[in-house]
Amino acid sequence: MDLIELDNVEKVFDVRRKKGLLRREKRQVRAVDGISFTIPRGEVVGYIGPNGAGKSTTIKMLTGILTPSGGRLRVAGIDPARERTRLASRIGVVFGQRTTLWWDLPLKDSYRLMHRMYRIPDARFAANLARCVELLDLAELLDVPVRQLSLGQRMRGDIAAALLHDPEVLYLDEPTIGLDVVSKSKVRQFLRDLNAELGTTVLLTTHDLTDIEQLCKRVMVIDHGRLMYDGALAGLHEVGESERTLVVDLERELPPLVTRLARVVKVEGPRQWLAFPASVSAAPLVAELAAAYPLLDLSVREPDIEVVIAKMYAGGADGARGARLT
Ligand SMILES: Nc1ncnc2c1ncn2[C@@H]1O[C@H](COP(=O)(O)OP(=O)(O)OP(=O)(O)O)[C@@H](O)[C@H]1O
Repeated sequence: MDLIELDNVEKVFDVRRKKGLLRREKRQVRAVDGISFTIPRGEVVGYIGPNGAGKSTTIKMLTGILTPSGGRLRVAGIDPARERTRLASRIGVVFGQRTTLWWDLPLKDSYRLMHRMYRIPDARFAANLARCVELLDLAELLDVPVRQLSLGQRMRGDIAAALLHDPEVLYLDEPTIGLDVVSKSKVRQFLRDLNAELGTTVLLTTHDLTDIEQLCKRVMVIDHGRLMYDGALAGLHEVGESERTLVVDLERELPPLVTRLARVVKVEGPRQWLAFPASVSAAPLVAELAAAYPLLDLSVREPDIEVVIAKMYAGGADGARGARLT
């Protein structure tokens, strides 16, 4: 059964803007504009899009913080806006830019409060806390007040807090924002293990595409409140009309190589970079070059996902052509 179901969900905000000294202009912002998707139990899905695309608004509707203006939305069969308290025991939420921990209390006191708030059975709480402390490296931090934690430490503390009550689904809004490389990698490893061992469903919003590449097989792209792509991460390359790069090392410096199968995009001494469509095989190109030029070595580079996504955002709705949409 699908754990998360959205059918034509909309969220419209009424905004008032000052216009002149006394006049205020009323305007409507369609933050989410008719989105439909389903997420089965156990999946890790990336939810990406440019600033203001509607990602946080979607997550807030999925937690029940915001009520949709239209459409149908269910999480574990529950209507989040109507039964927010009942849903709270089934979901975990981490907002990277805010903490759910008590600022002045040591980390462990925040966890004790959650133990009581969520009425978590004692044995369950102890087991979950022990697991998070071990896997997220929290032992040294439990007695430290939250305000004294670094961003990376606090984020790990927040992720543990979201998991103490065994949620079926975890929403992560920018969980690696501002973290250093080591902390990012710890958080990603933890999420991978969580999904593999406990089957927790994860919906992940991020601007860091490495998060997506390392965690998600499926990705959804939203722009201007609309779903532009929903499918395999690999499929994005086709939608983005992206290119692979053949890097060739020649025996000596030569003018840009001539072939109809690719175009030379960079020359540096005896090394040349040739771009060709990601959807075609490199074999004929390699064969042609090997027959015509003195090659020493070669390698093929996959398209850079950052470039693919940037193209897609820039293309607006047109960028969605060919995308698999649910
Ligand atoms: N409470 C609100 N009142 C009015 N407009 C809002 C409100 N919350 C969000 N918006 C608007 O809705 C749109 C979508 O915002 P949202 O925060 O969902 O985007 P986002 O994809 O999460 O962006 P970011 O990547 O910058 O966090 C934006 O135009 C934003 O200004």
